[in-house]
Amino acid sequence: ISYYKSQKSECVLKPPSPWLKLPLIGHLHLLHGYEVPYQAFTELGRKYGNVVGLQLGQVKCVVVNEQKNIRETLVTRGSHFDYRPNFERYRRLFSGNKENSLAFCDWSKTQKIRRDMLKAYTFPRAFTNNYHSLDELITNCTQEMLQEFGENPLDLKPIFLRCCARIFLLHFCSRNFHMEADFLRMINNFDEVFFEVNQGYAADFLPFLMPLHKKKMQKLNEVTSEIRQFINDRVIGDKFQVYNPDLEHGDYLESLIGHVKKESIDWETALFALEDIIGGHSAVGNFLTKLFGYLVNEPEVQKKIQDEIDLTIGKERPISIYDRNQLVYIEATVFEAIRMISSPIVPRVANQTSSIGGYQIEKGTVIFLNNYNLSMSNDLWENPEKFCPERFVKNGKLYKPDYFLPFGGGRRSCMGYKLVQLVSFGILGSVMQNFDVKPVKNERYQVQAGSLALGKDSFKFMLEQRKR
Ligand code: HEM
Repeated sequence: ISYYKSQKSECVLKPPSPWLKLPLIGHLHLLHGYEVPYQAFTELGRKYGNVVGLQLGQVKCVVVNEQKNIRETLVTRGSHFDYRPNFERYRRLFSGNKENSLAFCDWSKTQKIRRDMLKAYTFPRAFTNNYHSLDELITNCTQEMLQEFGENPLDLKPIFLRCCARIFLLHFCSRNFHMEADFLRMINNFDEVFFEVNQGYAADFLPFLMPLHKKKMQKLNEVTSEIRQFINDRVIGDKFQVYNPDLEHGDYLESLIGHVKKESIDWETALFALEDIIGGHSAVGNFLTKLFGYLVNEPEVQKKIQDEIDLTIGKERPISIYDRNQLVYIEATVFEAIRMISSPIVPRVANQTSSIGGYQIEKGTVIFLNNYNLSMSNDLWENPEKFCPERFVKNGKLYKPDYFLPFGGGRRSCMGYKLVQLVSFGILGSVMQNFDVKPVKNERYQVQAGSLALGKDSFKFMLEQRKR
């Protein structure tokens, strides 16, 4: 394993290790055998230091550990590391061009326009029209969702996905769906894509293995075509034709159409930008299902959430996102589930030769940022394996330590983090206000960390109505 020292110092090379005799796969085998793949990065950091160079198949990579180095990569030198890996899989998912994707594209003028355009909708400020309407539709969709809860064990994942999809389609496109067959199919299709992009494949580093995934890629092709058809027919409809440039943009879809008409982006780019954001509902739905997978084993946490709600809001009126300041423990529970899941930061790529922690990083190197360690290290958290929302509360206020970076940072940071917080708050708060979450007999609630995505068959829960 080689270490790259900064330009000033000489290159320091460690003695070659036996695995260097495996030229084809390089160090890929080092990442196997861990419950969470990123645990391998922690182990490498422990053995070789905080910036470790690896050859993964055909790809030159660097693993970055520790907050100081991760911040340097994301923020201080963020403009040197704002590209994303160019994996065959990403290209195939986005019509042969990964630049169509909001999350997997390299930094560009178009990406800046796309991000700027999104801000008003993904980071709505309190007391603006966008925030008011989001508040209303989170409350309404969530209350309608609660009507579906009955006496029998419930598979919450499809219910959460549907609730989130309704919220996203109403918020971004002003389109209201309920139980229409093509809407339900769209949700499943997005969930399949979400699962896929959250997997790591050896074929990403060894492209000659891609033929092994031929069937899966064909299926994904069908799935993404169906999504496109739904978006064109049922979401956009005649909105492009009837768009009036003299009126203020109502929703994100209108804003995209406005940009296409002004020719600041093309129509294909706009369509992908729309699909990527609507697809964000899968992230929130999967996340909430995992959160409940923790909560079901934590009756004391449930009780604390309910006590906080009973004391401040009561049981008569529904919870609103304007209540967040008073319901700090709900926010802390959302943070705690995000911490425990520890999903990875999307890898970055160096767009120029630069350095991290004093080590030289060559242009084109793929950078893995080990935020798993930031979320789960014994040095940073007391009893990190325990689900304990209290760690995010200080003096009665929500407290977020600097080393908690689940949404990355800098110019490529997550565009959806506010929505994750707002929608999760609304759904978790409303369920807890009205129900206790209990385990189903013989169901095992083992939440897999290291990824937000859950398989199709997830957990069933009992929802017991709270007494009024
Ligand atoms: C719990 C749920 C989520 C988590 C943990 C999460 C986390 C992340 C992380 C770590 C990144 C990479 C940041 C970086 O490179 O610095 C990212 C990027 C991104 N996220 Fe999220 N995310 C979540 C949900 C969402 C949702 C709901 C949306 C959409 C509404 C969204 C939209 C995006 C976009 C567009 C990017 C790419 C930004 C860019 O590359 O410029 N995310 N997310």
